[in-house]
Amino acid sequence: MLKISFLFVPFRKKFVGNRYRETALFHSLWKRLPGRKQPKGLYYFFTDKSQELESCSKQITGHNTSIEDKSAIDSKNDGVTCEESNKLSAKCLKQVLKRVEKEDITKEYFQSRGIPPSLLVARKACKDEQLQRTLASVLSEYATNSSSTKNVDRIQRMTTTENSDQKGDEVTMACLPVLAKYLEEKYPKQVHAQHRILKVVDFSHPEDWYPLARDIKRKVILHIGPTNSGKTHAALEALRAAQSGIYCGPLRLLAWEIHERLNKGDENHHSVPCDLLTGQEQTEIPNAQHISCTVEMTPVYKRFQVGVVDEVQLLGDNERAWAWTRAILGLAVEELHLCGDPSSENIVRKLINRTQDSLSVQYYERLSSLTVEENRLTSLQQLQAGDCLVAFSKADLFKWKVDIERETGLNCSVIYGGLPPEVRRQQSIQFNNSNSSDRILVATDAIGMGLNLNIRRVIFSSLLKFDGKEVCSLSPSQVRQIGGRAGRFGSLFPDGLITAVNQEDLEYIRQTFSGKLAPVSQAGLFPTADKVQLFAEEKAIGRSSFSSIWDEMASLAQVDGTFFLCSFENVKARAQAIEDLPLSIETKYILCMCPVDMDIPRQSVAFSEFSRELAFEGCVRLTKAMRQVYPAENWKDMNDLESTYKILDIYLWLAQRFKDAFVDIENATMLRSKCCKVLQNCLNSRKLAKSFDSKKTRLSKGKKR
Ligand SMILES: Nc1ncnc2c1ncn2[C@@H]1O[C@H](COP(=O)(O)OP(=O)(O)OP(=O)(O)O)[C@@H](O)[C@H]1O
Repeated sequence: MLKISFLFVPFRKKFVGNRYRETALFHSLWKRLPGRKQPKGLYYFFTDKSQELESCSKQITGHNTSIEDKSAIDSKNDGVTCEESNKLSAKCLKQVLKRVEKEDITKEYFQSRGIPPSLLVARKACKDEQLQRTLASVLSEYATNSSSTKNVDRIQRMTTTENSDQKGDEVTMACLPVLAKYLEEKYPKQVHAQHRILKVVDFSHPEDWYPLARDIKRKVILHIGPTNSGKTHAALEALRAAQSGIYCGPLRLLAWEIHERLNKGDENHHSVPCDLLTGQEQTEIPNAQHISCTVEMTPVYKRFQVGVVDEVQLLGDNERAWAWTRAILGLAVEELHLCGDPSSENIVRKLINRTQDSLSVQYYERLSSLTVEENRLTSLQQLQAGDCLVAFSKADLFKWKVDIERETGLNCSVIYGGLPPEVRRQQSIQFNNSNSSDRILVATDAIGMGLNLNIRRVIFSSLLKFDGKEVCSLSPSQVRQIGGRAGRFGSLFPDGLITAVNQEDLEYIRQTFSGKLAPVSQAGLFPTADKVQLFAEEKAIGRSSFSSIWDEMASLAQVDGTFFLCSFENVKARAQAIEDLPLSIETKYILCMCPVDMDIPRQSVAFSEFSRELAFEGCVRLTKAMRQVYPAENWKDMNDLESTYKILDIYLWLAQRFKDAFVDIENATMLRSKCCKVLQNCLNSRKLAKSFDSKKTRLSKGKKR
C-alpha cells in the first residue's frame, strides 16, 4: 500500500495547479482509448471552460452561475487562471448535477432538447470526476445541437454494460469524437497549434527516426544465452572479420576491453585498428574503421558493415533503456549482432518486426557447469582462493574484507560501483592473477557485467540491496547475472559454484536458477534534443522554465505498447539546477544528460558551478578543492577521493561537449589517474582495516533470518 501511495502522490500533484492541467486531463482521457488513438483537437476544450460550463449550466438548470463565481472570472484581465477555472467548472457542474439529482430536470426536459436519456444514465453511472465533466459537456453539445446524434446508439449500448469500469471507458470513447468535432469548430486556432505539439511528442514510430538505417535491409542476428555461453565471442568474431564495425557495450570497462582486444589481436586473430568512444574519451587510431563505444554514444549517423550491441536485455532498464532502443533501431549496418539473455528475445523480435529487417536467432548454452551448492557457508574458514563474497553496501564489503583477512590470512580484492572503472579493473586483474593463490574477492553487484573474472564460487552474503530509495530484494535476473559470474570457460575455474550465507537465500537462489526469466516486455524511449527543442518552440517554453518541459512532454507523449518512456527524474533534477542560467535549450539539454548524481551534494554543487561558469564566463576551470588529491588511509579519505574522481569525470564529460570552454582537460585527466593510483594503494593497504571496528566475524552472528 505504501508503495502505491508513493507512486500516486507525485502523479496527482503534477496535475494540481499546473497551468497545463487541461491538456493533461484530456490526455488521460484519450489514453483510455483502445489503441490510444488520438481524438483530433481535444485538448483545448477547457481553455475557456468556466464560461463554457457556465453557459452549459445555464442551459440545463435555467440558472446563472453565482455572482461570487462571476466576480472571480471578471477579476482577471486575461481570463481566469486554470486553477480557478477548474474550481469554477466544478461548481458549475455541481449545480447541474444537483438539479438533475433533485429531479428538477426530467427525462422529458432532455428528450425535448434531443438529449438521449442514455447520456444521463451514463453520467450518473460514472463516478470519475473527469468523466463527469466530459459528459456534462457532451450533454451541453446535445442540448444545443441535437443533430450530433451519430454516437447515440453506441452510447446507449455502452451504458447498459454491466461492468462499471468498462462502462466508464466506453462512455469516454463514445464521447470523445463528439467533443473533438465540437472543439475543432469552436477553437480552430488552438486545436491546430495543439496538433503540431502532439506531432512532436508522437513517439509511436521511433523506427522512423533513423532514415539512414531504414535505407538498409539489415540482417539481424540475435544471440541468446545465459552468462558465459560464448554469445559475445560469436558476435565479436563477425566484428573482427568486417571491413568496418562498431561494438556498443553497457559500460566503459567493456568498451575499453573490446577496444584493447581488437587493437592487440591474439594468437588466433590479427589486430584490428579500433577507436574508443565513451562519454569521457575519444581516441583516433590511425586507419581505424572500427569503433568500440558505450551504448549511449552509438553513432547512428554513420554506416558500418557490422554492428554489435551487447546486453540487450537492458532494453527494459528504467533509466538507460533508450540507448539500447536507439542503437538497435538506429545503427546503419548491413549486419547487426545483438547479444542478450533469454528475457530479451520477445522485445527484440517486436523491434525488428517494426524495422522490417531480417532476423535469425541463435541459442547458446553455458560453456561450463554452474551448480548451486547444497550447503550454505557457515564459517570463514570454508573460504578458498577464487571465492567471491557478494555484499550490497560499501560498509559491509569492507567489514567482510577486514574479517576475512584477519581470520583466514587470505587477501581480498574489492570491487564496487563507486570505484573508478580503472580501479575496478586493477582489482580484477589482481584477483585473476594465477600467481595469487591466496586471493578472495569481495564485491557488490558491480561484478555482474563488464569484467572478466576467474571466480570459483559466488557466495551471496545477502539478497537485499538498497537501490538509492529503498531496500529491495534482488530480482531473479540480477541473481542469475551475479551468480553466473562463477566459473569461466578457459579460466582457472571453468566450473562455477554458488552458495549463500543464509539458508533462506540459498533456497531462493536454487529456485531462481531452476525457473524461467520474465521476458522484457517494453523498450525504453527518451526524447531527442531536436524533439525537446521543437516542443519548447511550439509551446513557447522559454529557457527559464526548461525544467517544466519534461513533465509536459511526459503527460502528452504518445507511446504505444511496445515502448515506455524512461524515467525523467534525474534529468529533471539537473534541469532545475540550471533553470535560471542564460543558456540555449540545446545547451541545457546536453547539460541535463550529464551523468551527475544530484542526490550527492558534492557532485550537484560541482555540476551547478560548472554550468554557471559556462553560462557567465564561457570558461570553466577546476577549483582548488577539485585539485586536491591526498594519500588516503581510511574510510573517509576514500569517500573523498571517490567523490573527487567523479567530479573530475564530470568535468571531462562536459569538456568532450564544450571543448572551448573547459580548458583544464589535461590537468583533470592527470588528477583523475592520480586519484585512481591513490585509491588502488589504499585498497591494498592493511591500514584501511584499522578504520573498521569489527571485532567479531559476521558469520558468527545470526545467519538464519
Ligand atoms: N569458441 C570460443 N573459443 C574460445 N573462447 C571462447 C569461445 N567462446 C567463448 N569463449 C570465451 O569464453 C568466455 C565467455 O564467453 P562470452 O564472453 O562470449 O560469453 P557471454 O555469453 O557473452 O557471457 P557474458 O554475458 O557473461 O559476457 C570468454 O572469455 C570468451 O572469450
